[in-house]
Amino acid sequence: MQTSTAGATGVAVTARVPATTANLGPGFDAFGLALACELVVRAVPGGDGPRVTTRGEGAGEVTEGDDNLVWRSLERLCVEQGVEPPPVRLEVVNAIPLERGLGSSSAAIVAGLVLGRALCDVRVGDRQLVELATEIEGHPDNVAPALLGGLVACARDDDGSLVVRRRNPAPGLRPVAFVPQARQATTAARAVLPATLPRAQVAEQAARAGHVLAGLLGAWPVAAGAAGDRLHEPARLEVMTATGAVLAALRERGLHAFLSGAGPTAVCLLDGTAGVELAELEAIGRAHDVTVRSLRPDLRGAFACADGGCALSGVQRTCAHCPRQGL
Ligand SMILES: Nc1ncnc2c1ncn2[C@@H]1O[C@H](COP(=O)(O)OP(=O)(O)O)[C@@H](O)[C@H]1O
Ligand SMILES: N[C@@H](CCOP(=O)(O)O)C(=O)O
Repeated sequence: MQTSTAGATGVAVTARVPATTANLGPGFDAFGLALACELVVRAVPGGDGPRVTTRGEGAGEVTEGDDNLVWRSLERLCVEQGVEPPPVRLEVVNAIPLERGLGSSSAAIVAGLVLGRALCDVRVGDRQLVELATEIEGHPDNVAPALLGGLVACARDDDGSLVVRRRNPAPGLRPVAFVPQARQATTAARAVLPATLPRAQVAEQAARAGHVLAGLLGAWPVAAGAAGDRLHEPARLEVMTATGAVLAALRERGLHAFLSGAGPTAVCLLDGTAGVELAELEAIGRAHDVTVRSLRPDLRGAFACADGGCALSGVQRTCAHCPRQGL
């Protein structure tokens, strides 16, 4: 087995990965948007102490050993590439709240993968990383925007391979998240989903998905009344009643609002046409006892830069440590 270069050269590498909001209404397991709220992981060569230390969200909660999700994902890339895992410790600073539907697990997975790619100096393109991250996470719609930034739509080709398309969302699109204290693990929120749907609902869902995706790309304004989901929200909101009330209030105001990922966070996307002020949204948040976070889309995606790498690395994506492949 080839030995990784990172520990040998003693270079620290820092990965930055955005949060995500997945589904975006009727795009279950298909659409996702990266959000400017980061998980930062610094891989430091050698040293004693725990494999992973975490500050911020998840501190004192996520594991510090080799079973930590960031480390497991890094190791998984090494196994796939036939290289030894690098002798590093991981220092995590996390701003993404766990189990709220804002992609904390996808960010952890993507951080491990981009760190592995940089530390082991292996040639793995983004397409392969999205496939691998999807295998670990179980669905592509949050790992793909976490890696690529922007607005991402994913589908399966007839041959089973992933088709991933990424664009910047319409200029001025502004996500506002309504984050409850209550948590909901994604695995549990997937367990309540219906196994089948009536044909009329499937047809409606497909029509709405097309409407919403084109709208978010700037082709036309999204009509809030034609942007709701028929596949996952009805079942999930039965167990997340507080989020259901937030969504109802936002939709009553004419906004495109949805369950973010598996919930329980609700997100609305402002496109400048609704004439709504943040103060009004904050009032809705206060009325329902949830924290309102006005966010921006992240357009950069994940990157991993070695200390002393070129000044542009991770910004222009010209650095050998963050190779990009056309998708
Ligand atoms: N920074 C992190 N480090 C290690 N594990 C993490 C981290 N972030 C998330 N996780 C793992 O992922 C789980 C949350 O994933 P999930 O239930 O899919 O919710 P989310 O919607 O936040 O992704 C956490 O309980 C934890 O096990
Ligand atoms: N399509 C998935 C998205 C889960 O995203 P997360 O951020 O909640 O992990 C689903 O709806 O289950």
